Amino acid sequence: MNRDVIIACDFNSKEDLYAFLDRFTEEKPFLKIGMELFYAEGPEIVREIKARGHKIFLDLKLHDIPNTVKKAMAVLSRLDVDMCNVHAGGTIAMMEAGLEGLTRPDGTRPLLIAVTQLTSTSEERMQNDLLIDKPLDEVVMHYAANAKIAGLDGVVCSPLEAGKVKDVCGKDFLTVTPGVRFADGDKGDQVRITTPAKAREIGSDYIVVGRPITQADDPVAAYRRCVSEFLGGEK
Ligand SMILES: O=C(O)c1cc(=O)[nH]c(=O)n1[C@@H]1O[C@H](COP(=O)(O)O)[C@@H](O)[C@H]1O
Repeated sequence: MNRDVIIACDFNSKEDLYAFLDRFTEEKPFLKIGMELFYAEGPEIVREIKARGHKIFLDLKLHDIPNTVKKAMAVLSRLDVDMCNVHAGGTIAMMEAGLEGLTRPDGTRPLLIAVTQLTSTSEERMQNDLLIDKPLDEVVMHYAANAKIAGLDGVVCSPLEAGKVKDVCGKDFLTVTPGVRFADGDKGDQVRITTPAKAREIGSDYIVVGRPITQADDPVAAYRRCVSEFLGGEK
């Protein structure tokens, strides 16, 4: 298992993306391509970034009927990405269908993980808006257990929940955790957050960090700060 920092490349054009990436002359960070960039530039952007030698988490958070998710995943499996995701809220059957679609004829596939509850969701909003009348932690653990039953490799959750997910699903079940902020940073729309150092302590495998790096005056320095807090001497 390789712990790492994944940069969320939430840009709306490839010009902005490349202006950002060109600053990294020494490192080849693991990158997350999400809806904004994918919808703006299409699958070609994934091929281009892969050709530059980056690992890619393609974050499209599929959530639909099982057949549609399966077919969409089959198309995404043609892209050489390292990780993809679905919403666990789509049910075990949907996650199983996604996994089936993602698996290539030769048996290989990217990692598949499931979003539990978004890190921007508070317990209060989950209970009042979504009418899920349970403690948020319990919902995250239940969704993680469902993802494991469906055969997925792990979940997206808050770093605050990573240790408990490991207790429930086993230490090899991946925890990919956005909702990361420096101690002196701005929370933005995130709710269930902690620092890279604390994420390391709790046991996240991957932290996903966007604005604290992409909006920093010196993004490379911010990335290095994340890496050093999260990985210590590991990288
Ligand atoms: O699946 C995700 O990546 C994701 C799940 C989640 O629960 N919360 C969450 O913030 N994300 C993504 O992680 C990134 C976090 O970005 P920042 O808040 O800018 O650090 C964004 O690209 C989100 O789309």
